[in-house]
Amino acid sequence: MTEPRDNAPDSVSDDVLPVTKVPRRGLPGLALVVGDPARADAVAARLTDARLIGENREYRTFRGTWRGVELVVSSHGVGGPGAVCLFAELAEAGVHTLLRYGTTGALRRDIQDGDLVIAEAAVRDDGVSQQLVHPEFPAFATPEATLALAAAAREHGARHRRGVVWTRAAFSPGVLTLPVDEYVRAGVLAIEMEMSALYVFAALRGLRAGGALVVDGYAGNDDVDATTYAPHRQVVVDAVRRSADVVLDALVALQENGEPA
Ligand SMILES: O=P(O)(O)O[C@H]1O[C@H](CO)[C@@H](O)[C@H]1O
Ligand SMILES: O=c1cc[nH]c(=O)[nH]1
Repeated sequence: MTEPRDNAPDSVSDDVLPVTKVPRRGLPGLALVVGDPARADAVAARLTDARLIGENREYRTFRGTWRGVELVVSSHGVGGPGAVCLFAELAEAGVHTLLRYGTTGALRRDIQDGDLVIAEAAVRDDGVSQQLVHPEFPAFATPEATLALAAAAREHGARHRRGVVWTRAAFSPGVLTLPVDEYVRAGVLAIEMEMSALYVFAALRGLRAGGALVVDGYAGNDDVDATTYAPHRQVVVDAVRRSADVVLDALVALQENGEPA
């Protein structure tokens, strides 16, 4: 006979959630989420009284204050499935509004390196949301979040576009032909890896969500340019540093809307 496993929580692990090690409850309602843990550090450094409140795997989470408003900054790593683990634990701990601040490859030549793409909606090729709800269900940003991001971008003089992005689970190409031309013809602006997972997750949980992405190169070629990916060029690094304030300001503006209806 198999012995029963002792999964009884001890007093320390019971206080934190298991994947991200964020406190189990009591987080502020607003969160800025990024892929790269180093970007979470850099955004947190802009806050007043930032403190690390959770660290595990690719997840680094801070709590601090921006323009007098308490918020959370977290990293979710690369890819939708892992990102949803963060979104779920943040929501469990009290977060109701999430803005993703990421990077993206432009699918159009008229979108320049360092520009911001504000994701109004996303193509659901994320590899995880199909396991949450039927694929016909749309992945859409909360309109107030999109408007707050666009207003903050205007205030900061940040060049930006609003539109649909393609969220895709595979970063590198395999043997399949990708529908790049079709999506470009359909008006999709850029490609990245987590937006649609956030939007579907948020819709299913009644959360608010939005996203602004810094363009790190052109990715409109057949293999969505995994081979020429170069996100560490100065033009991208400078834009990522500059535009963090856009997203922080948008998040704080959303606080005035209260909790999601
Ligand atoms: O810069 P981040 O936020 O990680 O976003 C993009 O960069 C990573 C690599 O492509 C993916 O996570 C993608 O979505
Ligand atoms: O998925 C991604 C993210 C950033 N830049 C790209 O080219 N692709």
